[in-house]
Amino acid sequence: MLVLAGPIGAGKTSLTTILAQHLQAPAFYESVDDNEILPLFYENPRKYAFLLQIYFLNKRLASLRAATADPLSVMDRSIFEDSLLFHLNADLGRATATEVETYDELLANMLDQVGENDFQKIPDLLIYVRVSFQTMLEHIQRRGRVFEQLDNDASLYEYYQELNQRYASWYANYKLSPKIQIDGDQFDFVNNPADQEVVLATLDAKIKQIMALD
Ligand SMILES: Nc1ncnc2c1ncn2[C@@H]1O[C@H](COP(=O)(O)OP(=O)(O)OP(=O)(O)O)[C@@H](O)[C@H]1O
Ligand SMILES: Nc1nc(=O)c2ncn([C@H]3C[C@H](O)[C@@H](CO)O3)c2[nH]1
Repeated sequence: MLVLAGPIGAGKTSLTTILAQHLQAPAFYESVDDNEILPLFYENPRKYAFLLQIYFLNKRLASLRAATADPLSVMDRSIFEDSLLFHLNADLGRATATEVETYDELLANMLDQVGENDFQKIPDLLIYVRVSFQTMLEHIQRRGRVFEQLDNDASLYEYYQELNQRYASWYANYKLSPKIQIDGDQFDFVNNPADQEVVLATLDAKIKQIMALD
């Protein structure tokens, strides 16, 4: 299982599609457009942070189960980042200590109880799409999801900034599986075919390398 990681707007969904097509492998996406809680969360984070998190956890477990069937499955975001996002929200006062404890214990319990045959908990490769804060903002604006726009809510500026910083240290400390960083500032793998080719060649080489280690 190949898992794409990175902050909001980094390019995970785009690269998931490109890589899955390239590998002729199944892609698994986050529930965004059909997610009724997400707009409510952006409108009132204190009220909906915990519910949103439980929603994502539930969807994530279902995706992981489905993705386990194919070793080359490509997943848009990891279960570890859900937790990173929730802890950021908790630190901003959008979840109570009891909600944090409940979420952390539920996640740990669920992962503990999973047998090897149920689903794969740890990716074979984590692909981190790094973007500068400026690029992150440009991507979010270009994509244009209404509830994510700074024009509607200026406090999102600091939320995105803090998230981008936390991601950098999270990735630096990530040791659960092989990992690779793709620079989303340097490579426009969405619009520039030459950049896309470089990124896919880099990923092909890394995938080959980890498969040889098996
Ligand atoms: N490397 C890139 N260069 C230029 N534009 C990009 C790049 N990657 C993504 N984009 C554009 O940025 C926007 C956000 O990309 P995408 O939806 O793939 O991000 P994401 O990481 O999946 O975000 P989220 O965490 O919110 O799901 C899209 O409009 C996409 O076309
Ligand atoms: N609070 C919170 N916790 C999560 O686990 C989580 N996962 C995704 N998201 C938000 C970010 C994008 O707006 C949008 C698409 O990634 O959904 C989350 N928000």
